[in-house]
Amino acid sequence: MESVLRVGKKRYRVILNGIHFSWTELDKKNRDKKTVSVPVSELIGVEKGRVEILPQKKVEESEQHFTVFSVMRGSCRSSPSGLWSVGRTEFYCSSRDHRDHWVTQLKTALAAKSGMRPQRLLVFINPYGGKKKGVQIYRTLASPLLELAGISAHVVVTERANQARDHILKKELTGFDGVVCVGGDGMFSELLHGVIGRTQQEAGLSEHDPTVTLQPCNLHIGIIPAGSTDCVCFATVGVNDPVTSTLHIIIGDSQPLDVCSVHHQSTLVRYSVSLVGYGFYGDVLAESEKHRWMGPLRYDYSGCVTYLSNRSYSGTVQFLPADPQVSSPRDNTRCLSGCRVCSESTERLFPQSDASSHTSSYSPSQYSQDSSQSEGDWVSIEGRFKCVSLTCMSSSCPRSPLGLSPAAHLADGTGDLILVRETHALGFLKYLHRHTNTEDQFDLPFVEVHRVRAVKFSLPPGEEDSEDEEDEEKQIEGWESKTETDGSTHKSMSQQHLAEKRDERGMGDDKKKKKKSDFLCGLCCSRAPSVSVWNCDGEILPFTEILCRVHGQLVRLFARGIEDGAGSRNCRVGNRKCKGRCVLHT
Ligand SMILES: Nc1ncnc2c1ncn2[C@@H]1O[C@H](COP(=O)(O)OP(=O)(O)OP(=O)(O)O)[C@@H](O)[C@H]1O
Repeated sequence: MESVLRVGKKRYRVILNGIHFSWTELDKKNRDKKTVSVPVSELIGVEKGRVEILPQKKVEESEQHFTVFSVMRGSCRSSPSGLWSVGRTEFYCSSRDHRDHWVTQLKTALAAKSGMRPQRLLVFINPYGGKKKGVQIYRTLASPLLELAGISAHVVVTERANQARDHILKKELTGFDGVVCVGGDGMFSELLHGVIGRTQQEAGLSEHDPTVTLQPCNLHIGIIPAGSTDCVCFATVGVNDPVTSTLHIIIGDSQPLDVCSVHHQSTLVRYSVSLVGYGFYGDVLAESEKHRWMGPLRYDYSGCVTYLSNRSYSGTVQFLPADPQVSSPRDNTRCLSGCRVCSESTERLFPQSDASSHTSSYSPSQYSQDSSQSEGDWVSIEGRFKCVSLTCMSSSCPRSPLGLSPAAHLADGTGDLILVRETHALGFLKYLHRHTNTEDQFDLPFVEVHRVRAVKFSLPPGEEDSEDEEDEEKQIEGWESKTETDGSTHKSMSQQHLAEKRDERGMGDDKKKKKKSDFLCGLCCSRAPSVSVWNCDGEILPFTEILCRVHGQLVRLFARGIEDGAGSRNCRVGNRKCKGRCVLHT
């Protein structure tokens, strides 16, 4: 369809074809001037009249006007490039009929995209996340856009922790195309556990068995950032902005994501998408938990205290290397939107399915992951480490724009294992500081990085069950109270396992009276602890000896990865803390 319409006082040649909607300014001699072209896949909606949606809906009736809303990159020149806003253009037609014809044609073009977009969403809002503005963010920024795009949403404002996870695990979800959280990384983790757990239940698979190939999840997850830590959103979208995230949801973007399952003995402890870290990152989180009253500043404080304590820990790290022919953590690539390594991994991970549909826009379907890959040989490294980190993504965040492992991929079925061996405090400071600039943090003699499919960590013989049992019990109790559901009527398999473990040790009723120093004793303590804790996406794990396995493309987010130029330009904006993942300022 093609017509000459007016936008403001200027005349434009407006063209709609199956792929683009474009308008070209015409001069007095009908010669083309500037063109604006929007892919139909990035149109949000069309309304009759002169309509505004944000910051508030305003409708001015007009028989000859229609208003088109579309994705616009950046809201002004200085905007970071991953930031999307709502582009709004009012077109003026020669008659009402002409206007109605355009509106019908645009709506038809949009309807043709409906198979690629979600129609119905289940939205969970944490009213206490971040600055407690989740409800307001959803109502003022996200909801009007969903409504404009004709997406219906069932909204649950949570009343307790784990409500979203339990809802997804137990309630009827027929008809929903995706689940969305309005909150931070903790809320995302609830959705992640709910969606993965539900999918495995329905597939009749045990999540506890680390050798089982888990069923990839069809239900997409959306994150509207409203937490104090929104690292998963930042690492998958490039900015933490509720409007940008809502637009990715509306247009049905689909980003597969690797997930790491963390096991202790034969029990699943947690899933992680960003960091499983022992030593420094575990200590920072454990220390920060003691100072919650400080608010977000606690991460800076705890980072300094932990750094000054200059601890290192003994252990044995074993890992299954990934195929070095495919990619390497030091190949200087970056996993950006449309990443070639990730798309090729889709074909490797899901050889029987239509790989192209798996990498493009939202499209629910069934996949079975290739389990024929032989396990290969485990590599073992013993020593004393400042930190042992496993990350399934670059884990970039505003404070560390390139992240823990800049060349890590979101969806290649691998994780990067970073080993920082015992070193002097200044050496470690250099390592940490390099996360905040573009210097290579792996180019240091005490640092090594491996691309892996699985990792095991064990303590030196004799240290596993030594005198730290009481501390471990404390952590287990804390963890149980955090993960309990429905007022403790339902206990997860993991918790049952823990109870058995305590009973074996006789720690149930008969608590040990032995007086001990705190697990993290701080600067004043004369005896450094011999074990650290694991920081798993900002939660402390109650076990030291763990096995981690990376599950390629286990979940899908309404995102498209970082668009070229996004993320790295964002280093001075926004979020000031990353739960012990990045603790130093430039
Ligand atoms: N209504 C609720 N009451 C209490 N806790 C809740 C509620 N809803 C969700 N939660 C829990 O709050 C935790 C933190 O939420 P979220 O990640 O949204 O915010 P945050 O400000 O980034 O959190 P954090 O304190 O971890 O930095 C989550 O682990 C979630 O399980």
